[in-house]
Amino acid sequence: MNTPFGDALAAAARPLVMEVKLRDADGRDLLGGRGVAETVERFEAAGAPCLSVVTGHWFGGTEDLLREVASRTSLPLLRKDFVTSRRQLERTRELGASAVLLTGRLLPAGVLARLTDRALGLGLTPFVEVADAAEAAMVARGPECVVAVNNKDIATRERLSADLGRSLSLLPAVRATGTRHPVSASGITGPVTAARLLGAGFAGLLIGTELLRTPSLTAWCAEFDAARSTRGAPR
Ligand SMILES: O=P(O)(O)OC[C@@H](O)[C@@H](O)c1c[nH]c2ccccc12
Repeated sequence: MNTPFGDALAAAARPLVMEVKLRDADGRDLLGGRGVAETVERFEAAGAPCLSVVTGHWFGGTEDLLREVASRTSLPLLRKDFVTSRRQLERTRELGASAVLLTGRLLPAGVLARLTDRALGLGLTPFVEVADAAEAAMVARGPECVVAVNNKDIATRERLSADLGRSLSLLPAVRATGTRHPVSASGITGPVTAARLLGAGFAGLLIGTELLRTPSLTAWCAEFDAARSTRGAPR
């Protein structure tokens, strides 16, 4: 099934889901004095095919943040939060998102399957995050989902360092879900590392902190493009 979020990612020259996140898990500001509007403009100028918006309160997010981003861009938006109910899915749609995070670590298999059905019924693309092979095996309707490996651990509120090796080792299990959009998410730093993950076979990356903090997003993207072409990485 085609979805605006998945299609935009698949068609992008730079398949990076750039994330609007106000604070890190320790409460430190991530926008660096830029407003939300400027952050969105900066991401659009860098060719982001779609954006992620963190509404989870751990990261300073709110529903209003999603509403504000939606009013400033027509790019497909992913809502990142700990969604566990149908009502939250309906709300996500009302707020203007095209995709919704469903977290494998939080949801029993039956609930994940029900929320996946419900999200698809509302026209939302499930962006299912998994952290091990058992969670990947729970993914329902994989061909209609984006399936992402979370390189960090939500059990520690994502405070510990990321394990990018987890992405590499779980890629076969993610592919086995049937998804057309295997993604690596969280803790990705450095344009060369990002290019390597795409070279290893990921169709997209979700990057927040690194792109919010880099002093020049233009320079970051130029290095990323150069690293991809040197590697002859498949697109
Ligand atoms: O800033 P990072 O390390 O690039 O990570 C982005 C994103 O994956 C992270 O914000 C995130 C991962 N899982 C979440 C669940 C809810 C809210 C946010 C998240």
